[in-house]
Amino acid sequence: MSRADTLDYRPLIERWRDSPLQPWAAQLQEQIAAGLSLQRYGDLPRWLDALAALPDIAVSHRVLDAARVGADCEPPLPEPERAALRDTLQRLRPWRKGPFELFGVHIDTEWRSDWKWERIAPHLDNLAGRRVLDVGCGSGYHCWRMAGAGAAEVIGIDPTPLFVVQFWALQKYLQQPHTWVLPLGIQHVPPGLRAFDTVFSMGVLYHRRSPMDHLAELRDCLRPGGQLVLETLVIEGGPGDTLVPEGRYARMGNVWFLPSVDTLLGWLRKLGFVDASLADVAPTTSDEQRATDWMRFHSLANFLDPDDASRTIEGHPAPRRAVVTARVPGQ
Ligand SMILES: Nc1ncnc2c1ncn2[C@@H]1O[C@H](C[S@+](CC[C@H]([NH3+])C(=O)[O-])CC(=O)[O-])[C@@H](O)[C@H]1O
Repeated sequence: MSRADTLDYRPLIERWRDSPLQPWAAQLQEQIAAGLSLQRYGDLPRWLDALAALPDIAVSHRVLDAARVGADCEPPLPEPERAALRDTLQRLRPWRKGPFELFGVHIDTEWRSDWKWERIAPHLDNLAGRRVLDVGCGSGYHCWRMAGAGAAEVIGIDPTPLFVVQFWALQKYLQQPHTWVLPLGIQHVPPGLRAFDTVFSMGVLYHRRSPMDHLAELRDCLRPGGQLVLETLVIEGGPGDTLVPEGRYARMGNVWFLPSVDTLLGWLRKLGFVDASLADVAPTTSDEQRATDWMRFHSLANFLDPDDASRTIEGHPAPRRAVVTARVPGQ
């Protein structure tokens, strides 16, 4: 048994037996082994060691809401143990999506992902009792918020193994048996599942070389009547306007299509979505995305033109993100 097997997905595979997700369950063990391959991901043993070094703590209280996502114990953790927990969690840097609060340790992530959740939350179908998919979920910050909003099953997928290990570090204490993060990309989801009530794709579309294929894949994950919640970088402009940066965009190498909001809504309608509408559009600020003690690399402020914050360092329009929602027709 390799150490990656300590991330135990068997209860999920068992749960999906004889469900609409059975076709996925049948491939999952193999996909997970590839997504957590020790040969492929040389840093994985180091992260798994950090995970194994996390102390067992009896949790007295868990919170998954706007105030915080985290866990407490009673009596509070003494300072030396808190410092040790902090050091172990720091071995899983960089922490990008959060924040989290574990026994007095504040994981101050690069992103205030809670701000994004506040923007999308008013536009969501009631999540109570729903089965939801979060594509490109990172450490799973929004997955925990979906669980906190009452979702019956939350499946996050992300192909970056560090984020998956971060999820397991949190899961050790948050203990939400129906919340999972799988080490997979959207391309690994079997086509045509039509099994999820709500599908989220946030911060992923611009990383996909074919945005129409990405939207079609998301559509085919949804049951008839299900809701898509899509968040992506957009440009200002009208129908048909799209930026395809030739080189990097805000120092990111794998950025493909940045549509205007009208273009994006048109793409959704063309693919058969109904009720496509804009929920929110806002520039990304360096209060929301910034370097911290938990993510010590460069962040947004370093990716903008130092003389003109409305431009990226490459001269493109600065990041602006839209949230749109749409629905698959039917019941
Ligand atoms: N093919 C793929 N399939 C699925 N995920 C992918 C793929 N390729 C990369 N990713 C993952 O998509 C995530 C994009 S971040 C958004 C996080 C969260 N949703 C957020 O909205 O805060 C972008 C941002 O910073 O906004 C990363 O975690 C990648 O590993």
